Order: sequence, then structure tokens, then C-alpha cells
Amino acid sequence: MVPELEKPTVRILRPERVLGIIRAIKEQGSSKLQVISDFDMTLSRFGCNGRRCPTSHNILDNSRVVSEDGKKKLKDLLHYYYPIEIDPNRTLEEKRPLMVEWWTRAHDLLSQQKIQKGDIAQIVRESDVMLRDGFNELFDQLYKHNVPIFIFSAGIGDVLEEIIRQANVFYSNVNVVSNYMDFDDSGVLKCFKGPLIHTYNKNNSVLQGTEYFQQLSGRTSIILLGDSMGDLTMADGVPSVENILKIGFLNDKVEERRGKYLDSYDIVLESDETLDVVNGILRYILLET
Ligand SMILES: Nc1ccn([C@@H]2O[C@H](COP(=O)(O)O)[C@@H](O)[C@H]2O)c(=O)n1
Ligand SMILES: [Mg+2]
Repeated sequence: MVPELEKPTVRILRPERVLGIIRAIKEQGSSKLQVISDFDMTLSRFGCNGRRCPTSHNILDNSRVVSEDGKKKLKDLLHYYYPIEIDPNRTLEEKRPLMVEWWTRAHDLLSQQKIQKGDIAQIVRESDVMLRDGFNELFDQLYKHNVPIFIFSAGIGDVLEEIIRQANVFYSNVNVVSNYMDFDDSGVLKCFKGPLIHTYNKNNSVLQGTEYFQQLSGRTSIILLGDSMGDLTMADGVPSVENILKIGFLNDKVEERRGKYLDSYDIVLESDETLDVVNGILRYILLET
């Protein structure tokens, strides 16, 4: 059915259930389908040439427009809070206030750097960011079949939009909800617009007012793509979901986190920098019979 599911990076706890969901999504057809995806470390790569790829935040943190002192402070925040973000032994209740603290402190630091709106495109061009292998096929297939893709990211919307624009895949079926920068009249960053989106509040609470899911209420089949336990709630605002397939990229601390990922995601992709499995499933679903 989907040969890519035989890849050694694929782990599935309940294979029959997964095949049943894929078959049901195919039966419902492309007019009922939507894709809901995280951005950083899901559509973008985790590793690049033996190093960590930057997140949309890191692209700014590491850029020439941030002072050396600012860079150091942002790195210190990352080293303190990232292990908390991915710690499988802490509860979400414990993590949430700490994530608000991280995002707020990082956004305050970035807002002190006099970042110009007009510099974002060049900053992205100069960065090491890479989309996962197969991103072209993913975006092309969805566009060709009129399947909407909703990117729900706790990263920086202005930066991630520029990444997909430069990759020539920012098609009309792509919608983004993320943290956006607020620039003053002369185009200098003054703050970030609310509501703040962090790893563990990616749910309906931050989507109020966007009406995105209401417009797509007929799209009752969902393929959800994420890399964090926080991404599992991204589809919570979709009314009357009939079939949902959750695919999780397990990028870091694989051994420690495997159990929780297998319990929560239908398909877990371990240290897999490609979109092969997602593309294989979509090819099968979208193939007209
Ligand atoms: N100051 C920060 C805050 C968060 N991050 C990382 O961003 C990712 C969130 O974006 P998603 O598209 O994945 O929702 C998450 O992986 C955080 O670790 C950061 O790099 N810097
Ligand atoms: Mg992510």
C-alpha cells in the first residue's frame, strides 16, 4: 500500500489501526482532507551536515543583526530551556509557565536589537536552514489536489514564511498561524504580536479569532505532522474530525522519548530527515483509482 512504511526509520505500535486510518482517508477523498503541520524540526530539518539546523528563532538569534551580547543571552536561554522543553519526565503543567518565560525573554531580547523588516529576507538567505528532503513533492502534491495545509508554529511567522517563499512553495493553499513581529512605522521591530504561541499551547486557545478551522469544517480527514508532544493538540479546534493520522518526527533524545512518542503518535519517524513517508502516504491517498 505504502512501501515507504517499510523504511527502517519507521516505528508503529498499532500497524493495523494505522492502515485502517490511511484507507479511510483515501475513501473519503481529497475534498475531505487537510494537513495540519508544525514548522520547526517538522517541515524544516533537525540536522544539517552533522550540526543542528536552526529553528526560525535561531535564524534571527545567530544573525548579523543581533549583537554579540544579545547572541550570548539568547544562547544561554536556549541551553537552559530547551532541555526542559523536551524532558519526558516533566508534566505539561510544569513546562507551560517555563515555556512562556523562555519565549517572553527571547522576544524581549530580540525586540531590543533594532531588527529591520527589510533585512529578514537576506537573514534567511544567509542562514543554514533547510527544509526536509521531499518538501517540494509534499507542497506540490497538496497544491495540485487542492488540499489545504495549515502550518501552526510556535516559531517566528515572518521568518518561516520567508523560508517557504524562498523555497518557492508558498502556494495559495498554505496558511500560517505563528508568532508575528510588530514593526514601527520605520520598519524596526518593536515587539511581537499576541497571543504568544509556545510549544505547549498549540490548540484552539490561540486560534480564537482566526476562524480558520470553521472555514474548513467539511475537511474531516486530517494528517497531522509534528515533532513535539505539544504538536498533538494542533487539530483540537477542528469540528467533527472523522479520521486523523498523527505522524511524529522523533529527532532528539530518541531512546528516552520513544515510549511516549509511540503511545501518542500513530507513526513515529526516528532520525529521519525526509518527508518520504508523508509523501508516500499522500501519493497513495491522492492517487485516483
Ligand atoms: N527562543 C526560542 C523559542 C523556541 N525555540 C524552538 O522553536 C520551536 C518552536 O517552533 P515550532 O514550529 O516547532 O512550533 C521549538 O522547537 C523550540 O525549541 C527556539 O529555537 N528559540
Ligand atoms: Mg517543531
